Amino acid sequence: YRPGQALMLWKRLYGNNIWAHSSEDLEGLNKDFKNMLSEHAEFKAVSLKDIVTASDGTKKILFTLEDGLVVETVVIPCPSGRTTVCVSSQVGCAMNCQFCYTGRQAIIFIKMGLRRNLTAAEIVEQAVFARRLLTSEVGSITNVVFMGMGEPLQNIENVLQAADIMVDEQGLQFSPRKVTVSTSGLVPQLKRFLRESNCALAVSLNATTDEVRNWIMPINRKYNLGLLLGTLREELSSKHKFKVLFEYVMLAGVNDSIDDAERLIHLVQDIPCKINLITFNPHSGSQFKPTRDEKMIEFRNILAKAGCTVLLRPSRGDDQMAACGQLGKPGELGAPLLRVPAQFQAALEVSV
Ligand SMILES: C[S@@+](CC[C@H](N)C(=O)[O-])C[C@H]1O[C@@H](n2cnc3c(N)ncnc32)[C@H](O)[C@@H]1O
Ligand code: SF4
Repeated sequence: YRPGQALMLWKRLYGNNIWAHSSEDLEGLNKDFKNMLSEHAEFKAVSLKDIVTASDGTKKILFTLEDGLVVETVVIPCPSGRTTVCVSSQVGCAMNCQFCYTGRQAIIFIKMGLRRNLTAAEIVEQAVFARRLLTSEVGSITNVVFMGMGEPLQNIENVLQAADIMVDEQGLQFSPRKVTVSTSGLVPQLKRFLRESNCALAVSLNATTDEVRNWIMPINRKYNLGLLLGTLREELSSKHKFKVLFEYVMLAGVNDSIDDAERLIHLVQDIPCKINLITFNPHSGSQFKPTRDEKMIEFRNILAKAGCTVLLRPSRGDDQMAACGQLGKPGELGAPLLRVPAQFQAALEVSV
């Protein structure tokens, strides 16, 4: 097709807020181009199933995919004027992180094989749909984070393509610094991401020792802290523009001690980074408890005093299961809990 036609199509669909369900909706385009589109283009990658709004204004949007599976997207407005859309990259997640609702559902998907990766179109459509549907209500979408259901880097091909479309001048036109892909730490894919994408990277760290990380994020048994952080140290030094964002979900009695704060300072030394301390969002069947606010502030202060850029990120949308780690279909919990190391059994009140 000719580039002029593609641009015209883009302007019609996105510039004018047109929701095209088939090539018949595209009046004014030449016949050959319409025919080509009918053959090659996906017109409706996702369909709206439901929207629920939490008391803080966070919206969880449920989409049905063509094969009947459901994914969730979250739109988070902030009083500062920033509105973030959190997109899913997979149906379910195979990583089985112990504190994550999506991960707890994972065993069902592992048994059946991971349900599936989302296509680039299904990922981009979540952001387009959110923008089209919610801009009038929540202000324009300013940021995209790949922090919904799934491990984005396990679906790297489609995620790279989706992120490219989001930042392309003829795509969604987000600045690359406003599009963040978050990973639990798949090291080879992380290297590829840093080399091939100009978008920002977030790494879910969540522990300061291999023992704890092996337990709460089993991916650490394959790519441990030393390997993960060593890779970031090497790859971020010259090639990538933005600081990496470390996410650290605070779990009472598990990863929130003063020793953890001191180890964290040491671990991230020499890595250009920011740290987000995240309030744990509880969900049914979860064995963890959130760290108390005073303790989070104390932890934050230790990091800040050592010169780290650190932010406390309160929970958003949690009364509608729209918060981080709460996405997934209720009633499908099934992943087995991994063995709790002996020294944490009291903190979790686990009966031995
Ligand atoms: C749901 S994950 C999706 C992106 C990717 N799979 C990852 O782990 O980075 C996004 C973030 O949510 C965090 N998270 C998971 N479960 C959580 C929970 N119950 N409460 C708070 N944050 C949680 C993860 O640590 C991660 O930083
Ligand atoms: S935290 Fe991320 S990687 Fe871990 S189970 Fe949840 S979605 Fe998957």
